[in-house]
Amino acid sequence: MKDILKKLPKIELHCHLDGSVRPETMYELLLEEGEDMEDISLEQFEKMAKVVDECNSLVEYLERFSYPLKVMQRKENIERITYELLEDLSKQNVKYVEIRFAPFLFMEKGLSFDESVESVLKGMERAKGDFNILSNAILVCMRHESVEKSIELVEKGEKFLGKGVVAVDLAGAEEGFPPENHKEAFDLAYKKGYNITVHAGETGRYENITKSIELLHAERIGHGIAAIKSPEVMELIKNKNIFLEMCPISNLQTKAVESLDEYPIKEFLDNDILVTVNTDNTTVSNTSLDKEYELLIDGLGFSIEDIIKLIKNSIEATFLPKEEKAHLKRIIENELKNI
Ligand SMILES: O=c1[nH]cnc2c1ncn2[C@@H]1O[C@H](CO)[C@@H](O)[C@H]1O
Ligand SMILES: [Zn+2]
Repeated sequence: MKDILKKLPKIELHCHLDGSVRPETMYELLLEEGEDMEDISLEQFEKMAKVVDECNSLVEYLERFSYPLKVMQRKENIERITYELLEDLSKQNVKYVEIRFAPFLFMEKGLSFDESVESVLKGMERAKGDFNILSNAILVCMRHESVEKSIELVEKGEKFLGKGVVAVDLAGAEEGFPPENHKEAFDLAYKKGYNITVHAGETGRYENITKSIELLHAERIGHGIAAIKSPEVMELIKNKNIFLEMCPISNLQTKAVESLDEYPIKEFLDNDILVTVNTDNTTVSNTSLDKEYELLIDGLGFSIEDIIKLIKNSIEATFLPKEEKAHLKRIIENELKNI
């Protein structure tokens, strides 16, 4: 079974760049930055950078991002981190990935908005040549920031639209920061032709899913697990053909669900909801698409056919233009024939 999983052609749609930095690269770059790491071995550091044991909430989970962000303030580091992530994904036969990041988080030591976006795009371009992996970027607005900041992101990001950037997202701690706070920015993004995905219903609030669809124009929802609590929200997701970007291991770590038995993925699929499965953060969550699929197979009784169905949903859910989506579909279907 593991061998088949390895061989499957895959698509990753929900992957944060800052949560997916190789630990050894982070360690090396932290030393370069003059961070006091003297008493910390690489092995110990890995445990600090990943969620390995105790994590009680999304807020605790998000604390892990302070390490990568320390080293993502230089152009060359951002490009390298992007390139390395794509190298790692290509080894798992990921054919296409949408990588998300919040440009403002890379601008604490003087980088401009353009420099931070361009560094990611450069890493993506180089990886495409070297590893034959396709990718696009999603720009992330942070919920705790002001709507003005989100508007600035939408305006400044516009020149990259269709040139490596395909969409905007809203992420960060959900509690206390409702989606409507950012409505003006997402109205603008919609008008400018961005695709839109929003983290919602990750920590219990199903009304945030409705608001993200109706007020923020979301076509995809990050996580969305709280939908299970409301038949109306399930109906809305289904009727509007909204794709869910589910991330099982992350959801267990943030205690979005108490145990795998409570994970509503089967119910969603049985209700014809368009589910995709993703990693969220390969390093912070210490995961990979193979591990996510394995969990569904071992823990929830999924078959390889079920996994292939998820991958096919991911093809449809990509924010690729029509022709490129058709091209990706051909690549995936060709490989599936030989499995
Ligand atoms: O699962 C998640 N839910 C909400 N926010 C997240 C999650 N994973 C990462 N980030 C947030 O998104 C920022 C940009 O990539 C990260 O810095 C982190 O704060
Ligand atoms: Zn996320």
